[in-house]
Amino acid sequence: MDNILLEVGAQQLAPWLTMISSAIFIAATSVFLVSIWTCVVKRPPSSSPPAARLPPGPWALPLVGNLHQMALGSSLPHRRLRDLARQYGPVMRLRFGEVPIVVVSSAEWAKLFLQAHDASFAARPLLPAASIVFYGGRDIAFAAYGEYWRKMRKVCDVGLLGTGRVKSLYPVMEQEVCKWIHASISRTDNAGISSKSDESGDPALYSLPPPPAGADHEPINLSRSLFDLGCSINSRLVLGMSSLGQEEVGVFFSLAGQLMKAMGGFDLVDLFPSSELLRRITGAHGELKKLHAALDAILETVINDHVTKRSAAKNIDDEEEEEDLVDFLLNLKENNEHRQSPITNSDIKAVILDLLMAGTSPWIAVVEWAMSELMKHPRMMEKAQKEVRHRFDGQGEIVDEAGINELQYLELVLTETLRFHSPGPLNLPRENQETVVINGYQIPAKTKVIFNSWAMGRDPDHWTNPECFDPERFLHTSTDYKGHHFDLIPFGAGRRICPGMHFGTTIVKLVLANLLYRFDWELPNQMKPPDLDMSERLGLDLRRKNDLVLVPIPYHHESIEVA
Ligand code: HEM
Repeated sequence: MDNILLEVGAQQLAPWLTMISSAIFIAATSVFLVSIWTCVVKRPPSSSPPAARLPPGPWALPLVGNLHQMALGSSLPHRRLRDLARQYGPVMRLRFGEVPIVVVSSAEWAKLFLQAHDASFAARPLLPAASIVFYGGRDIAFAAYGEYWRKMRKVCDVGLLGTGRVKSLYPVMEQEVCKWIHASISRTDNAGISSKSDESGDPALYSLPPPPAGADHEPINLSRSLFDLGCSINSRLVLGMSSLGQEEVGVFFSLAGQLMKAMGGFDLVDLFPSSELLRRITGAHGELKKLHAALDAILETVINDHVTKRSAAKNIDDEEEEEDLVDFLLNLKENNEHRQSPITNSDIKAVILDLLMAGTSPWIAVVEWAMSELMKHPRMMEKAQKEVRHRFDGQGEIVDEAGINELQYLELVLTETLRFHSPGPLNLPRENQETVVINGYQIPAKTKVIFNSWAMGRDPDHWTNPECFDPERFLHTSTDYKGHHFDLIPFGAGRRICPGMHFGTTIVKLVLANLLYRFDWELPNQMKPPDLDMSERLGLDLRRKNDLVLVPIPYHHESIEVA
C-alpha cells in the first residue's frame, strides 16, 4: 500500500522534479561558465602575480619597533627569536629601532635564501661599530660584495689553507698547542720540548718529557687558558715576524680582547644608524675608537717591520725567506699598486683584525663546549679518549694532522657540538640590495637577514631528541656542517660561507685530541657531572657563562717519546 501511494505520488511529482532538476542544471552550468570566464578571460595576465606580502611578525611599537618583545623574559636573543618564530613562523619580520629585520629559523627557508637566492643576499649590513673597527668595511666579513671582497677572501682560501707560497699552518698550530699543553696544562714549562721540524724541515714532531712525578693535580681554568693559546697561535701567524716584544704582544691581545667585548655590546646608535644627532649626543663608540687607535698603531709597526725585512731579504736575494699572512697581504698590495683601486695599509690592517676576531673566539667556544659535554657524559669521554689513545699510542707521533682526520668519534663529537652549541648562533647577518620576493613574501631592499642556526640545529622537525647531546646521531647520515645541509649551518652557507671552516675545525680537533690523549679529566671539588653548569652568555660568540674549570690528571702512556 505504501509502495502504491509512493508510486502515485512519484508520478504526480515527476514533472516538477524534471523542472527543478533542469533549473539546477542550468544554474550550475551558468555558474561554471561564469567562473571559467572570470578565471580565464578576466584574469590578469600571468606577468602580474598576486601582490607579495611582508613576512608575518609581532606588532611593533612606533619608535623602538620590536625591541620590547626581545626584552621580555630573560632568555638570550637566539632563544627568544626561536620562541617568537614558533609563534610567527620560520620567516619572520621584525624591526629594531629603524632597522628592518627578517629572521630565518628553518632549514627549508635557509635553503631558499642561501641557495636559491644566494646572490641577492651576498651583502652584509655594515654595522656602525664594524665600520670603525674595520676601516669602513675594508676587511672580509663586512666588505661590500664585489671585486675587493673576492680579492681579500682569497687571503683566507689561499693563505689560511696553506697552499701557494704561504707555508702550511698546521706545524705552527701543532707547535703552539704542544707548548701550551706544557706551560698551561701540565705546567712543566717549555723545558724538554724539542721541535724536529726546525732541524729537518719535516712536519713538526715533538718529544715530551713525562709529567713530574707526584705533581699535584690542581684545577686549571681551561677557558682562560684556551684564550692564551688563541693569542699565541695568532701571534705566530700574524705578528710572529715583527719586532714586537713579548710585552707588546701581550698589550696587543689585551686590547684586541677589549675591542671584541666593546663590539659585542649594545649601542643605541646601531638601532638608529641614520641619526647623526644621536651619534653626537651619545659620543657614540668613544671607547671603541680609542681601543682601535691603539691597535692601529701596533699594527702599523707590524707592517713596517715586515716591509723592512722584505727589502733586506731582497737585497741579499733570499728566496727562502718564510712568508706569513702579513707578507701575503703585502704581496697583494705590491701586485695591485698600479691598478685602479690599490690596496692600502688600512686594508691590510682591516683584514688582520678580521682574522684575529673571526678566527679565534669561535673555535675556543667549540673546544669549551665539547669538553663541557664530554665532562657531562663520562661514557662519551671514555669513548673519545680510547679512540685517540688507540690511534696515537706507541706510534712515535703526537696527534699529527693525518692522524686527527682519522678520528671518527672525535669528528662526531665536533659535529654534534656545532649542532647543539652553534658558536655564532645567529651567524653573521646578510643584507639584500634590491627587493626580493621569496615564496610570496616580499623582502624589501636593505633588510638585515638573520639566520638562527642555533634554532635550526634544534628543530624537532629535523632532529630526533634535539635537546639531547648525542654524537652518534651522525653515525649513519651524510649530514655535515659544510654548508650543504641547511639544518646544520654553523659556518653559514652560500658564497659568504665561513672561509676559516677548515682551519677552525682542524684546530678544534687538534686541541681536543691533545687534551684527551694526554690527560684524564675531573671536575673540581668532587662535583658530579650533572652538576656542571651549562649556562650560556652571548657576546661576539656563544660561550659558557662561567669559565670551565677542570682538573687534569696526566695519563701515562707507555711510549710518548718520538722514535
Ligand atoms: C669554529 C669556528 C668558526 C665558526 C663556527 C665560524 C662561523 C662563521 C659564520 C657563521 C660566518 C658567516 C657565514 C655566512 O654569512 O654564511 C663566518 C664568516 C667568516 N669567518 Fe668564520 N667561523 C669560524 C672560524 C673562523 C676562522 C678560524 C676564521 C679565519 C681565521 C674565520 C673567518 C671568517 C671570515 C673572514 C668570515 C667572513 C666571510 C665573508 O664574509 O665572506 N672563521 N664564520
